[in-house]
Amino acid sequence: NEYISFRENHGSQDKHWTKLGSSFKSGFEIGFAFSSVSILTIFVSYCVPWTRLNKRKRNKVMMKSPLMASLIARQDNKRKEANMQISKFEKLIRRVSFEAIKKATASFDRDNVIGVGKTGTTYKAALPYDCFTAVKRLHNNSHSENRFMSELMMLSRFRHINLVPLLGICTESRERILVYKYMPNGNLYDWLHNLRPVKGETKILDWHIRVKITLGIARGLSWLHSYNAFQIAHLKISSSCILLDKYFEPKLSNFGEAMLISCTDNSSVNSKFWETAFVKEDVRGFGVVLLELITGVDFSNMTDSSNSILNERIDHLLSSSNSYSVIDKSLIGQGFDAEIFQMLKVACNCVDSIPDRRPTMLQVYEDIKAIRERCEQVNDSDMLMQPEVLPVPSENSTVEIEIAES
Ligand SMILES: Nc1ncnc2c1ncn2[C@@H]1O[C@H](COP(=O)(O)OP(=O)(O)OP(=O)(O)O)[C@@H](O)[C@H]1O
Repeated sequence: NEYISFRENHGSQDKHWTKLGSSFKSGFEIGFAFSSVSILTIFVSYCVPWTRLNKRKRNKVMMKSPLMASLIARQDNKRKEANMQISKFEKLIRRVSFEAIKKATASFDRDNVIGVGKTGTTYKAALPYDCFTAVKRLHNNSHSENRFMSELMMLSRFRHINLVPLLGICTESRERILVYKYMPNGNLYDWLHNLRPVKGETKILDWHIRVKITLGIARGLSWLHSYNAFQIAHLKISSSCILLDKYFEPKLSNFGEAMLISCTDNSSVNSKFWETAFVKEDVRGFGVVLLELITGVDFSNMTDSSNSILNERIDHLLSSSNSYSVIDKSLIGQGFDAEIFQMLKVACNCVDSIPDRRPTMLQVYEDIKAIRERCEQVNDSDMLMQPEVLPVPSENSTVEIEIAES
């Protein structure tokens, strides 16, 4: 009995100790968690600002280090050199104040963005001296600086109906801004690939407009290639760098990679090399745009460094047994099929894989004009024979899809 009562006493004591142990354990856990959170809070509120401050101090020391100082000095020198270069064009181009541009774009408001490129962002702006302008604010890096200088060199000196007019520049502080005339019909790429809905519906460019655009690009390029004292190669011809004014007159833009040679200076570049490597590259670019205008195919994602994917796609397209299957469906059966096939032939010559076999832009321009005149004559005589046929609008006529400049 004594043994039993001893066991019972001990059993209740054991239970008591176990209970005490577990409540101590949970109390310890809560206490530990609470103190950890407090320590962490203290660390964040006190130590992080200190580390930031130290980092700032370190940066200040770095700024004062000779290496950093020489880098800054070199950058400043480069900027001074660039500013000296820019001042050479002072007489040719108007300077616009940063304040005026800021006001015209509502402080570079997102709603005014009309294009975002690798070198900067383009905004629509209403500057006082021109109805509307497009201002390209470039990023602050060497690539953008090169683009700025190239656009300035080309577009301040050379003016032509088929080049986008550069109206002004802004170089205040570290800003590099180009001010162009605003082109209300945007770029050709968006028109050809239905990215320009007008009042909710997409509009298609008819054949007359496409011919007008083709002629304008050919005129602009042949002018650049055979300008008297200089020759310019654009080197980036594509449908996205062709802007359209309110009458769909095409304007070449994006001269960031253009090259210029002086024809009076014989030693500058070997003329044969210049012709093959640069000028004929523009002819090829024009050929691709013409193919895009005729077929409606988007070739922009097919360009690799060697152009091999694009070449393959073009070869495949042109080897099609059914020629009609190649043509943009919206153009077939409108009475221009013969003209479209003649234009297709011109495009094929321009994209010849051997640069020397490609025609010059002047030849292309003459060919397109001749095709146009021949077809207009045929259409005119058709009209005399069949008075019920609607007259063909002339090349300069404005069309219904013209959009107000606002
Ligand atoms: N003068 C202009 N008028 C109307 N729209 C313009 C004008 N300039 C540019 N844009 C619009 O902005 C777009 C972008 O133009 P941008 O010159 O920045 O070409 P990008 O090739 O995108 O430039 P990046 O060389 O920086 O990549 C154009 O495709 C066009 O839609």
